[in-house]
Amino acid sequence: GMPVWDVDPFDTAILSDPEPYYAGLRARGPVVYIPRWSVLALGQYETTKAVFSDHENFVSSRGVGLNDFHVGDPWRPPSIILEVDPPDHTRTRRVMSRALSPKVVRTMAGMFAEAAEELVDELVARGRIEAVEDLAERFPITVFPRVVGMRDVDQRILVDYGACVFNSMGPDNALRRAATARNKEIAPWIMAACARERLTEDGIGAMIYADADAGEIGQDEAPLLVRSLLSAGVDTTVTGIGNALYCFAANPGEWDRLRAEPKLVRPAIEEVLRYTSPVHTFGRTAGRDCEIAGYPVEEGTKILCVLGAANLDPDKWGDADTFRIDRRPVGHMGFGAGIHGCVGQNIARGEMEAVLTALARKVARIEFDGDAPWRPNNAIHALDKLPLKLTPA
Ligand code: HEM
Ligand SMILES: O=C(O)c1ccc(C2CC2)cc1
Repeated sequence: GMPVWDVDPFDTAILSDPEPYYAGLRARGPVVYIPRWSVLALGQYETTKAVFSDHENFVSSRGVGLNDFHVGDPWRPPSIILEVDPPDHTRTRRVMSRALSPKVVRTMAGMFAEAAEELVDELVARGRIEAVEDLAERFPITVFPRVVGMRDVDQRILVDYGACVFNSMGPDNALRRAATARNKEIAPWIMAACARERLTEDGIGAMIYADADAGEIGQDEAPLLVRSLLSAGVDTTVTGIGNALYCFAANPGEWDRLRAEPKLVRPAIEEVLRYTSPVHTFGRTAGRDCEIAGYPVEEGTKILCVLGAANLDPDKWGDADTFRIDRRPVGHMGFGAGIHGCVGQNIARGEMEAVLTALARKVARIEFDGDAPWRPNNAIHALDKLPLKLTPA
């Protein structure tokens, strides 16, 4: 029968240091039953990618966390892009893809570069920084509200809301309960911030409302799509930037390599995403009786797609535990896969490229300057603190 593992993937010790759990999951087989939360867990690259991309058998409309929307009440009105299946998904995805297209994102490159240059100059002058707050959080909350076109921004709420969204993807543990409580305070501000009158005419928020005017989506759907931008567009890039700095502090030879060959910044970003999986675990629900790797799976079964484990699978990557910026990890699961694959990936790449390019020109060495603990979260793999010493070039 199917392997069974009496482990809690959302235990804070495992969330802070997941690699041994990832290895244990891959070693037990392509699909493992975890009684603690009555879920199936996938850690091997091939199976994880296959299931995460198979929206016919494994649906998102019953939630991408561990609560089944057909059972309990969702913690918030479900996302009309992330937590829906075709055909509902098709329209909202088309609107979001247009607002976040490479063409639109290219218009932001100048603003990203300028903001990165200014921030990096300030931090290099300071020399010793706490890079989560001073850089990883600060850069996205400087540029993303402008991208969306937000008139007035409560920056703390913007960063905290992401933690709520991602902890709510987990099982009913302490992290999710704390997030749900915090979300009750935050949600009113977030929903108000998505209203048309709160948005400038030149941001991507306004593009979404223009598509509603054009009848592409309903007028009531536009604020929910803007909410998706705020839910997915801040905490993820904060994590991507923080994780990049961590990778380079831990691999100084790769930092020297990037400074010598700045064109490697794009493959370097993909390797950071593969190596650290900012979004480490996401769920699906079997929409009908089906099978995974030859095992029968009943309709309604919750499935954990452990992207972090798939991105470190040696059967796929060979020397998976080595951080190598020239690897070019095509097919990594950092942005998901299939029809729900990250629609904001061009913005994510643009932000990370601007920060890493400015740093590579101005900083000769990035060194740890104290402990860098990971912050337990049910779906995000991010640092809690990252004290760094920056040596000017
Ligand atoms: C390093 C940064 C990021 C990472 C690691 C990331 C990761 C992901 C992943 C894994 C998914 C797939 C979820 C699923 O299939 O259930 C996804 C979807 C999504 N992402 Fe990103 N993301 C990032 C940045 C962004 C940004 C900046 C935005 C908005 C500007 C964004 C908006 C979205 C949206 C709206 C979806 C849902 C797409 C759909 O369901 O069709 N993400 N992202
Ligand atoms: O539509 C949303 O609210 C949404 C929330 C979180 C994500 C994660 C995967 C990046 C994506 C979309």
